[in-house]
Amino acid sequence: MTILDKIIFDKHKEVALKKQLIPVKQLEASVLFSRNTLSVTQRIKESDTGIIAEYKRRSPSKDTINNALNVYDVAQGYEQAGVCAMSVLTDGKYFGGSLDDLLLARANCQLPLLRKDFVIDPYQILEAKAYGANIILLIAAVLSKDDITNLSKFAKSLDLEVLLEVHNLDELHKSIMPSLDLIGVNNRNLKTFEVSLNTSKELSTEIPDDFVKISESGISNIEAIKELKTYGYQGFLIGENFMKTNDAGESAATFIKNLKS
Ligand SMILES: O=C(O)c1ccccc1NCC(=O)[C@H](O)[C@H](O)COP(=O)(O)O
Repeated sequence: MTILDKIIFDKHKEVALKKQLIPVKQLEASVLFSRNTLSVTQRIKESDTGIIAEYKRRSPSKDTINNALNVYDVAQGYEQAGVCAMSVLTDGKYFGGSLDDLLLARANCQLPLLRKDFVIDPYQILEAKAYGANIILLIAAVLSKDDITNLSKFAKSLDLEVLLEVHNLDELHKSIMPSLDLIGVNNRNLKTFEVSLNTSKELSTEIPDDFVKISESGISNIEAIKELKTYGYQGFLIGENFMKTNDAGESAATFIKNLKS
């Protein structure tokens, strides 16, 4: 069993339990459910840097990255730094995150927010909306084509954008459909944790131009971004590089300043 298999096994149990604890009607009645949406696609298209900065306490590949930074300071810091969007990991068991992190980020910044989790059920998309997200992640490695179709259409019906994540050509080919907004290539193999920016480079020509291209994971310097831009990438998801510092917002600000200069 890979770590990804374990995460998905646990996620099914978690979602079943949560459905019993918080009914759909309660999610739909939340104040944030009817708010206006913010578009990550638009922000990235208008931006010359395209940074999506992540709040990530720990991960299966790195264990603890940083438990000392609170999410509202980081949200404000990222916004001041000029990132396009913020990604908030909401998985508890493997990443130390929660939906409350999403809620606190929503309360403390005007950035579009990505609910970063392992979405396998429409219920999690309702949660994403109720807790302040503007965009959800679907991971092709753990979903069938029918799952991707149904979950992405459901997200769009709630005015949420969809970032589809792939790691190889098979995942990409089975997933391309009009109900997606952005396609992210994860440079980290989620089964082995091996990281290589070549994954983004190799898949770049296979992603149709209708989608905004995002390169995810393992990005730690501006040279990598400058190179990935030449492969057509407009967005860059960065977590650990900012979160491992004492001040993630300041780290993102310096990074963006250097990228612009
Ligand atoms: O980061 C992990 O170890 C991981 C393990 C299993 C599934 C997902 C995982 N990460 C999620 C991500 O995609 C990253 O948090 C995100 O792309 C940022 O990556 P990085 O900049 O390398 O922190």
